[in-house]
Amino acid sequence: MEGVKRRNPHQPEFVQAVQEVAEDIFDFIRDKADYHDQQILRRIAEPDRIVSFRVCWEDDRGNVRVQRGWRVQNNNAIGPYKGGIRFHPSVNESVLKFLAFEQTFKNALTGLPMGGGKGGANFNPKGKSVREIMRFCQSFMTELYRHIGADVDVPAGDIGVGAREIGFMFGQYKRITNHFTGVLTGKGLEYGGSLIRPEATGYGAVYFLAEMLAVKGQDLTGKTAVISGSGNVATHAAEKLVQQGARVVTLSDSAGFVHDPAGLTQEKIDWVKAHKTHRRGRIEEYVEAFPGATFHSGQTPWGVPCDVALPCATQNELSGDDAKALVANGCIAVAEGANMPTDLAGVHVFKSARTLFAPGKAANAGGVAVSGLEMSQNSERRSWKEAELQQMLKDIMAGIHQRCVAYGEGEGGYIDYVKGANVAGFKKVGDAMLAFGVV
Ligand SMILES: NC(=O)C1=CN([C@@H]2O[C@H](COP(=O)(O)OP(=O)(O)OC[C@H]3O[C@@H](n4cnc5c(N)ncnc54)[C@H](O)[C@@H]3O)[C@@H](O)[C@H]2O)C=CC1
Ligand SMILES: O=C(O)CCC(=O)C(=O)O
Repeated sequence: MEGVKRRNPHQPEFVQAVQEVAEDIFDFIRDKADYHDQQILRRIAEPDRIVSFRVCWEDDRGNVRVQRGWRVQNNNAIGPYKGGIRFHPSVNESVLKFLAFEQTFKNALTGLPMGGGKGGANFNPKGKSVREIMRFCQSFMTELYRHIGADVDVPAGDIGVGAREIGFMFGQYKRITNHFTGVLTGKGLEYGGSLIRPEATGYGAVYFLAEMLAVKGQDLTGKTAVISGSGNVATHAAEKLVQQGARVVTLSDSAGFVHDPAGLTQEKIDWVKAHKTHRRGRIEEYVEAFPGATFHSGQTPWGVPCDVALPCATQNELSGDDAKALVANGCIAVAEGANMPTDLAGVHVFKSARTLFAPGKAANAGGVAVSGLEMSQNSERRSWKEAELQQMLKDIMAGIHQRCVAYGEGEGGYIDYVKGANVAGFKKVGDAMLAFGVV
C-alpha cells in the first residue's frame, strides 16, 4: 500500500478503493505463489491507460468554455472495457481511477465478459440548457470516439449522464464514424437500448438485499428502509422496495434529505422521477407536494431509525459515525447502490457489528449486467422481452450473491460480503491475466 500511495499522490479515492480490496486479497494470495510472482494485484491497480482531453463548448451567451474529460481503461482481461461516464464538478482523475478499478471487480462478478473502465468530465450539468448539454456531449464525443468501440470500450451513464446525454453522444459517434454499433449502453429503445436498463441498478440492489436477508430467514415485508440520493439508482431502489412491501422513509440530494414517515408510494416515486429527470428540481420541493414530510437541510439520512439502509448517491457519503448511528438504531442490513458510498471506517464498523453489508461492486452490479445484456442484444441485432430480462437480472444478482458467499463465509457463519466480492472478482480477472503471461 505504501507503493500505491507513492505512485498515486493526491488521489485519495483511488488509494482508498485499492486499500479496501488489498486488505482481503493479501490474505487470499498468501499461499498462492502465482498471483504473487506475477504481481497480479499491482497490475490490476495500474490502469491499462488513461486518456485525458480538453472539451471546448460554447454556452448560450456565446462564451467559450473549457472542461477536462477522461477515459480510464483499467483492465480488459475478460472483455472490452465497460463502465459509465460521469458529468459532475467533483470529477477528477482520482475519482475516475477508483471507479474504473471498482468496475473491473464488479463486471467480473456479473459472470459476463466485460472488463473495467470509467470516464467523465468536470462539467456541471446543473442549470445548463438542453442545447448547452447537447453541445457539451457532442464535443466530449468528438474526442472520445477514437478510443472506444463495440469490442474495445463501451461506455454508459453514471451521475449526470442519463438517456438524454447517451442519445446526444450516440448521435455524435454515429455522425463522425458512420457506424451504427453497440458502442454505448443505456440507449433509447428506438435505437438499440434494452428494456429494464434504467431500472436495473436499483432493482438489482434490492434483489441482492433480499438474498442477504433470506440467508437469515427474513424478507423485506414491513421493513423500514432509508435511502440516500434521488436519481436513477435511488428512485428505482425505492420502487422495488415498495413493491416488496417495505416502507421507504427518506430520499436526499446534495442539499439535504426528506423524511416521509408515512412512506413513499408509487405516486410519490413517479413525482420524484419526473421532478429530477424532467423538471430538474431539488428534492426539498417534495415537502410542498407531499405535506407530512419534512426537509432536513445540509444533513444525511443516516440518523433516521431503520431496518435496512441503501446509500445510492455518491462516494464517501456514509462515515464511521454514520455507520455507528445506523447500527445503534437497529439497522441489520446495508446494500450500497452507489459506488464506495461507505468510507473505510464505516466498512469496519459494519463488519465488526456483523451487519449484513453488501459493497457496491456486488449490490449495484445489476446496472452494468443489463448493459452487458444490451451488448448481447446489439450483437444479435434483436431485442429481448421484458420478462426474460427481468429473470436474467434476478439470476445474475443471485449468482453474484452465491460467489460472495463462496469466498466470504467466515467464522460463526458470518458472511463478509466485502471479502467475498473482492476475492471472487480478483480470482476471475487474475486467472485470465495469468493465462496471458506478462503483458
Ligand atoms: N446509473 C447506474 O446504472 C449506476 C450508478 N451507480 C452509482 O450510483 C450512484 C448514483 O448514480 P445515479 O443514480 O446513476 O446518478 P444520478 O445522476 O441519476 O443521481 C445522483 C444522485 O445523487 C445525488 N448526489 C450527488 N452528489 C451528492 C452529494 N454530494 N450528496 C448527496 N447527494 C448527492 C444527486 O442529487 C442525485 O440525486 C453513483 O455512485 C453511481 O456511480 C452504480 C452502478 C450503476
Ligand atoms: O452500465 C454500465 O456500463 C455502467 C454502469 C456503471 O457505471 C457502474 O456500474 O458503476
